[in-house]
Amino acid sequence: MTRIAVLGAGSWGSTFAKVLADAVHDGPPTEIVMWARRSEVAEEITREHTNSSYLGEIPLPESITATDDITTAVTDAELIALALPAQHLRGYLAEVKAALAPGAVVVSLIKGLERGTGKRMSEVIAEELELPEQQIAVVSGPNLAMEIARGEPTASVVACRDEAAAEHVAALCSGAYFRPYTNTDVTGVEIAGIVKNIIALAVGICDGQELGDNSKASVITRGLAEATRLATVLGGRLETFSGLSGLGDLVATCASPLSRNRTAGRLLGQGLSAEEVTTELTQTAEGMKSARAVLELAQAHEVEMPICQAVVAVLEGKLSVENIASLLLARELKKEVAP
Ligand SMILES: NC(=O)C1=CN([C@@H]2O[C@H](COP(=O)(O)OP(=O)(O)OC[C@H]3O[C@@H](n4cnc5c(N)ncnc54)[C@H](O)[C@@H]3O)[C@@H](O)[C@H]2O)C=CC1
Ligand SMILES: O=C(CO)COP(=O)(O)O
Repeated sequence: MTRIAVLGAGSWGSTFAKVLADAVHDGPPTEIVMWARRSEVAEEITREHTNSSYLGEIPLPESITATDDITTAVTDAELIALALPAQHLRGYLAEVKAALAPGAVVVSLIKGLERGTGKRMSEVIAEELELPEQQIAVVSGPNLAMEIARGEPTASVVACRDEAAAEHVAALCSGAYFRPYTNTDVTGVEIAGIVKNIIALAVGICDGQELGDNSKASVITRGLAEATRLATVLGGRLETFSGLSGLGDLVATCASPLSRNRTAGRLLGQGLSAEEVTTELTQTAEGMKSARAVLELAQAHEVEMPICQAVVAVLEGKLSVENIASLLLARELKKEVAP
């Protein structure tokens, strides 16, 4: 029996646990143990096979159980998938480290950048767990949790610097409605997932301002250029951005009413403050917290990210949403593609 731990029983952790349980592979059957912060959520998953706070009535496979104890979840697991909010991940990793089996692979499902350090989650994991790069992977792509939980087909990317490890993780999550591709560009895949949340905030602001599809397509396309510029300066690959974790996720998130980041942006665009939006949302909208960290990382590397900069100014109450479009349009004219 292969034992897999999923830490975080929110919408993506619960859905990815279902993906793992429904995966079709030649290896031994899989036992999935989730860690939930709240004991009542753990009990509901184990006894009722649902997680009604996040996934409504959608049934979870019986091979999934849950606990509110991290050590119990992680002990003997050969794969540990992390689906916690980015700003809180580091605080849980000492407990993970103490229970981690030798050789276990740790997979980040998280699309956020740590404030204060500017670190990607794979870097936070490497630092705290002291793992080599072949034991750290990332899953990212056009993966709106609710659609996948309903069994609607999607593709995704498993990124690991070690191709064989990426293939191993991909085999464990591949199934009838989830098709993972592998990539060794961990930096590019992570930056794509982080920045698309901020671009989705900007697209949501357009929605809130009742701007049309030309405006949103312009933001999406120039947003992709911003994400690509940052990633390539950090060592990521250009081609990743025309792939599933780049363009694919950006399109899915910016187009979908299911996206929490786009929803948060719409509320900002309607005039709510960042604090009011946070109170209104019950789930994680990573872009709200990561935007400032992304801007600081970009500035440290002299990368221009005007859309991200404008979103940060809105979030920090320094720019009114009515002025965001005129600010972006008044910038100095440029070549579309950098020489
Ligand atoms: N929901 C989605 O469609 C997708 C989400 N992701 C990413 O997965 C990560 C997790 O997101 P979701 O599961 O959607 O979020 P969520 O808000 O639905 O769930 C977050 C989970 O983390 C738990 N948690 C543990 N410690 C916490 C703390 N200190 N503060 C707040 N919550 C804490 C919550 O109890 C909850 O179970 C994010 O980085 C997100 O960008 C990635 C792909 C798809
Ligand atoms: O990452 C996601 C889809 O790939 C989910 O987006 P939101 O976090 O905006 O809901």
